[in-house]
Amino acid sequence: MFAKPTTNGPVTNTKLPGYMISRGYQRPKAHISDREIYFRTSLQNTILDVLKSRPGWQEAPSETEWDFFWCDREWLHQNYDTTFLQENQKILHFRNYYELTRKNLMVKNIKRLKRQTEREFGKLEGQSFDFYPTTYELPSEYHIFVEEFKKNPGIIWIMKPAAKSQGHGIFLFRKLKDITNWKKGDYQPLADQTKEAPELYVVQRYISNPYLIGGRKFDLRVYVLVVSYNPLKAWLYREGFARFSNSKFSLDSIEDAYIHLTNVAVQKTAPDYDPEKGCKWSLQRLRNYLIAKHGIEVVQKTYKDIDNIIIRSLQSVQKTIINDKHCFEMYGFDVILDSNLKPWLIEINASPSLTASGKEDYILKCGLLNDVLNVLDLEHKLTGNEKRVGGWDLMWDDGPVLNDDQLDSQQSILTLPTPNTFLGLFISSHICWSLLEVAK
Ligand SMILES: Nc1ncnc2c1ncn2[C@@H]1O[C@H](COP(=O)(O)OP(=O)(O)OP(=O)(O)O)[C@@H](O)[C@H]1O
Repeated sequence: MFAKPTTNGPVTNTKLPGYMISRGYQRPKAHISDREIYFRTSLQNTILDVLKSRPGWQEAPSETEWDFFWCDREWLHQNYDTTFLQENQKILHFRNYYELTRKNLMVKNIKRLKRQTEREFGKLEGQSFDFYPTTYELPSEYHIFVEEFKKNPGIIWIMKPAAKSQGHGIFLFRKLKDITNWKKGDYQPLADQTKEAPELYVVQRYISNPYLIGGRKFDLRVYVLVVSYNPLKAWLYREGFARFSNSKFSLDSIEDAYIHLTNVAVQKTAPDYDPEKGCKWSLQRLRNYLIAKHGIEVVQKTYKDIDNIIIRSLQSVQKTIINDKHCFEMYGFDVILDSNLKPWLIEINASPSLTASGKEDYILKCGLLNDVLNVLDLEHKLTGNEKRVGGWDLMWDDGPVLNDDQLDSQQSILTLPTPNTFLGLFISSHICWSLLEVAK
């Protein structure tokens, strides 16, 4: 077990600016595996429970003396650039994590990689990026949006603030005049003439034919762990959940958030929300339901497409994200299935909610977080060659990852694949394997 550290006396003067504190901190001489691991977190939910109950881990004795920090984004913005991280320190978030998680930047990055792929590999290859609904940034792309709007009369659009969450500021509309108020608010100079930048929004084609279960719309929350962007190394979690809306789907009342927005933060405020029943299904339950209804091949294709969404999205920021060996990211991908079972990427969250909405949710999140810590391996228990750690499957390690069973059966077609066939092969075998696991 871990012995108590022999400290050289960390600097604890919290009045000093962050960078001075960090530079003043002397790492205890004892090797990390010879002593307890010091954690820090600003969150009070499941992550704190998991960290507190992890054998050999204890709360950091000071703000600067930590090995593992589940930090919030505000801390990152204020301190990262002036903090010198020690060899063994691990911290949540890459410096410019928002490249993938701000709605406008996510779309910009994906569009850019699509264009580049089309140039290098042709239009057909570019189609593998057609997984997000048509999106424009406002106000900058307002005029292009208006052209697109006029070409598609009668369709429904959804307006979303680029950097907000939990459904704040979101609304649906059919007519341009419905966004006049928003436009006015953002374009007209304030009375006192201060030049505050208008709030950025994205306007997105609304998926008006969602796949329904029991008449209700849902979206999927899929967890992905990135431990390096260069080379790209990503893990996919086997469990996650589907979040249902509380009210039956209808396009008659597009102003009703309880019908159209599936975020738990919105749904739990519904007057008839039942906290006991909640509004979630596990991904496993959903997979079983879909397989029973549509057969394994159809569902396999859907899951193959979800894998494609994840890999393409990560690749779209691979050269943009500032890679740092101290950083990791646990993303929550939000995906909606349409009535043809085609998955659409709605959003990627860098801080997916870790607050449990019930007992099952608590178990899922504690398992998920413990498995994150197992992958990060501050205790040095892994060999580094693992393809599965707890519920995490290694899905990309500077290229697609196949497990040993898949390699045996696929070896012959693995000879010099093109980027597309290689990705396709990886995705189908990965999904087949996940489905077989479910069927067990
Ligand atoms: N293009 C779309 N088509 C259909 N439904 C959508 C679309 N975009 C968003 N939604 C619905 O609105 C909800 C909220 O959207 P989104 O996740 O983009 O916003 P958010 O406020 O950032 O949410 P979160 O709290 O999950 O970060 C989604 O869960 C989904 O149900």
